This record gives sequence, structure tokens and C-alpha cells, in this order.
Amino acid sequence: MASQDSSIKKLAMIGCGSMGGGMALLFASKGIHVSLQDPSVEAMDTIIASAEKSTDVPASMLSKHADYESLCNSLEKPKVFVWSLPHGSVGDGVLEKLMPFLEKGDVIIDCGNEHWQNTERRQGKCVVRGIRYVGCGVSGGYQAARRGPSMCPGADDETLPLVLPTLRKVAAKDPDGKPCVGRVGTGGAGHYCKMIHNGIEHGMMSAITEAFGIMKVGLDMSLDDIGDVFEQWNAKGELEGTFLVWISRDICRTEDPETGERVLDSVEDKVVQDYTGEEGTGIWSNTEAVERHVPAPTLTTAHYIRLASGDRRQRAKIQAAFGVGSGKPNDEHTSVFPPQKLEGVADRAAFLEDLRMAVYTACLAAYCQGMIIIEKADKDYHFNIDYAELIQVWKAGCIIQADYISNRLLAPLYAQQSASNFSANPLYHKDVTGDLKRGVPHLRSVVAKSIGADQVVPALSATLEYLKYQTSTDLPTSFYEAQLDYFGKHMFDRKGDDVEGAPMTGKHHFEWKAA
Ligand SMILES: NC(=O)C1=CN([C@@H]2O[C@H](COP(=O)(O)OP(=O)(O)OC[C@H]3O[C@@H](n4cnc5c(N)ncnc54)[C@H](OP(=O)(O)O)[C@@H]3O)[C@@H](O)[C@H]2O)C=CC1
Ligand SMILES: O=C(CO)[C@H](O)[C@H](O)COP(=O)(O)O
Repeated sequence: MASQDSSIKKLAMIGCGSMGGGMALLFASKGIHVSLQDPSVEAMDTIIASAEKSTDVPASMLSKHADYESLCNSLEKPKVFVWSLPHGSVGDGVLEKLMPFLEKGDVIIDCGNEHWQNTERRQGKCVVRGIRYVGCGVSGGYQAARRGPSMCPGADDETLPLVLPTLRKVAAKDPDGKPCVGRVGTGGAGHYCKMIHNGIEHGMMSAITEAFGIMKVGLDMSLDDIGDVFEQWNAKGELEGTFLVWISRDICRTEDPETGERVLDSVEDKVVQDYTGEEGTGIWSNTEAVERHVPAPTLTTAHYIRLASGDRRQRAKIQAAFGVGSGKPNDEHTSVFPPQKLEGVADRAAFLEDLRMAVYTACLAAYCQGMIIIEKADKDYHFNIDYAELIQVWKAGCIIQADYISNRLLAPLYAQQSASNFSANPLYHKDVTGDLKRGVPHLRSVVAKSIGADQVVPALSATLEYLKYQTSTDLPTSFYEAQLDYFGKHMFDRKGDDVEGAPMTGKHHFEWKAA
């Protein structure tokens, strides 16, 4: 591996599906020989056939291998393996079978969406044999896998310098040509941050989806007009260069060439990834938020509508119990509380501006909530996160790419990481809070009108609530604390008792009613 330019000349790609296939071609296009391994011979043949058709990948840069012995024999020492596998037991099984062929110094770069604790467990197994295991979250979907994804690696500080020169060659580049990969942190930090990336992704997706619903039904706009709005939002201002807004434009406009109909009109309203177990990042990121005691309602509420959406049959049955529909999922597309046209929108352009700012505010809140989870995890798990590198990773090639948020707010903030009074919590920084404050009147207006018209706005409304409760030191939760003390003798602090440091049990109990 470590020849003159210290970059990798040969590697094995284990897992040749949509991501692995794209990355295999990408590595090969950069002059790296890629040995393919996948249970499906067809998957490997498809990659080789794509290389034959391509102009940038000589098919001779790829070889396919039926077993690990042949795969390992095709590599140079130290051997380098890139994994693009489903999470969990698949990776454990591959590691077990691969172990007999591994030697000191060999490197595994796990580019799947693995749970960070699995990553650390495997790092522990590998390190005792001198094998290096990098947990490298990859983002951007299968198209980016082929042309340059955003890459989020975590491992010990001796291992990362060995793989970074190669990852820099293939990773997405920001507009200044700087690669979107870097030293994110130690241990499972790479997979941890990718997991939170996906949590942020879900919050942003929901906010944009809710805005779509508002425009479609609440304003009775055509798909073409909605596509135009997304295009304008993406072109300038706070949502400038937001990947998810950009693809939303395309989603509105794309027609099926066979039918001439909009593809979107044929898509059923269920997100099933959490049910199929195909992906786990949504569940893990929200579980982490709660376990780290970080309120992340934009992410969590986005996840709840996803969960509700996934089981369409259950929704149909519940709907019938409310007295609407037949209870059979495919009979009707209807609602117990059908969304209606918005009332009180005299000036559509002004409302669309409110909507743009509401979506921005929710996207920024999603980013903030994600960064606060990472900050807390960094302290609890000692990831030693390099925040500036992490924001660089997310500057291009990834699903949460949001140019304004990263360039104008987060990159300048995280450039100060070495300052003695630095905090990675974006809500302690005035540029960020200034923008959130500016967003609130727009968000309030959109949420109020939407609620009046039964529009489905979980992430937008949860963001508004979040900004209210996370910024208040006068919450109605005095009452909650009193309830706890009444029935459970859980104690409370009196007003003015609060002190610096971690939250502690209160010092007082009141005998509200004699036992
Ligand atoms: N799709 C996306 O947009 C993104 C996905 N990811 C992550 O990347 C990873 C791969 O995802 P994706 O490419 O979409 O999934 P795919 O299902 O398309 O690819 C996974 C591949 O792994 C293969 N595989 C399964 N078991 C083994 C094994 N024991 N040895 C070798 N190969 C095996 C599968 O083969 P077979 O089909 O025959 O079982 C399949 O070809 C996942 O962790 C995913 O979460 C990350 C970012 C984006
Ligand atoms: O990791 C990804 C993007 O970043 C993948 O696209 C992933 O499949 C998305 O799935 P989910 O919405 O369940 O996280």
C-alpha cells in the first residue's frame, strides 16, 4: 500500500450493490485496481460491464473473485478492503470469514451505514491482531458513489493518515476543490457522525416534504409551479445550494417517458426503511438523542411521521375506526382530517417567502440538534471530534449539503475550535441564533395557517415548539415537577435554587397530601 505517494494501488471491494458498485468504478477511475467480491456474480458482472461501457474506467482495473482466498491473493501487502455491506450481522460474518486471511497492517475501510458500536467492537477485535479498521460513513447516494461521495472516516490517529490520501482522491470536492473527507475523530466517530447526518437528513426531508404538501394542497399549486419554487429557493438565500431542495425540483418535474405522467403521482405514501431493517440510522440517531439527553424534535418528529407512513395497512384500519374509508389500504386515498386550502393567504408571494424561511429554520434547527447530539457524544464517548473537518465532509457530495448553513454559519463557527472558550453547541453562537430568531415569525405564520387547514406539518411545528422551549427559562414544567413530587416524592428545586453544573435532584419535597 505505502508506495511513494502513499496512496493505495489495489483494493478489494466487498459488497458490490448500488454503493459498492459505484465506489468500485470510482476507485478504478482513479487508477486503483479493484478486486470485487459479492455473493451475486451478476452484481460483479454488472460493474465490469459498466466499466466496459464507460469512458473513464478500463475494465482491466477490475477483477471478480468467488472466494476470499482468491480475493486476498489479488492484493498487495498490506491488503486493503473497502466494505459496502448491509449493517449488523453481515459485517460480522464477513469479518469472521476474512480473519484467517488477514495479516498485521491490513486495513478494512467499512463504508456501510454501520452502527458505531459494532464498528468499535470490530476495531477491538482487529487491533489485537494489528489489523486496522476504519468506520467510514459515506453519503450522497449511489450517484455520488460513482462520481465522488462525502466520506466521514473515524479510526485511530495512526490509521487515518494511511487511508486519507486515497480517500481524498475519490471524495467529493467542494467548490474550492477541497475534498469532502478528513479526520473526523477516533473509534466509531465516523459512523457516529454519519448516523447523525442521516438524522439531520430526515429532519430536512420532512420539512421540505411538508412544504410540498402545503404548496400542493394548501395553495393548490401545480407540480410545475412547485418545482419552480424549489428551484428559486435553491438558487439564492438561506436555502442556497441545498441538495434536498434541488432534487425536490427534479422530483416535481420528472415524467415517466412511457406514460408521460409525473413519476411522483405514482409513488405510494409510505417510507418503509425502518420496517424492512434495510437501514437503521433513523432509529439509532433518535435513540442516541434521547440517551444523550438532547432534545432533537425536528429529527424525532420527522422520524415519527416516517414510522406512521411505513405501515399503511395500519393507517387504513385506524382510519376506518375513526369512521372514514373501508379499512382496506388500496381502496381509497383519504384522510380523517383532510388537509384543506390555507385561509388568509392574500399575498401568495409573501406566504411563499414565509414558507421558504420556515423550511430554512427547520433545516438549520435539524443541523443544530444533530451537532448538539455529536457534541454530547464527543464528551461522553471521547471521540475527539474535529468539527471543522466534519463540516468540510458535509460541504459537498452529501445528502445534507446546505451551502449557506455550512459556509456562512457552521464553518466559521467550527474554525474556532482551538479557542479556549469554544463550544461546539451551535445554539451558543449568535450568528446561528440570530438566524433562528429571524426565522421564527415566518415559521409561526406558516405553522398557524397550516394547522388551521389541517396540513401535516410535524417537523415544522416541532421546530417552532423546540425554539420556544429550548430558549425559555420560564416553562410550565414547574407544574410537571410538582406532579412528580406530589405522587412520587421526587423532590424539586425552589425558584432561584438552580446552580452551575449538571442537573441534579432537587432539595425539597412538599407533603402535598398526607400519605
Ligand atoms: N443506498 C444509499 O443511498 C446508501 C447506502 N449506504 C450504505 O451502504 C451500504 C450498502 O448499501 P447499498 O449499496 O445501498 O445496498 P445494496 O443492497 O445495494 O448492496 C449491498 C451488497 O452487499 C452484498 N452482500 C451481502 N452479504 C454479503 C457478503 N456476505 N459478502 C459480500 N457482499 C455481501 C449484497 O449482495 P446480495 O444482494 O446478493 O445480498 C449487495 O450486493 C449499506 O450499509 C447502506 O446503509 C450509505 C450511503 C448511501
Ligand atoms: O445513508 C443514506 C443517505 O445518507 C442512504 O441513502 C440511506 O439508505 C438512507 O436511508 P434512511 O433514510 O433509512 O437513513
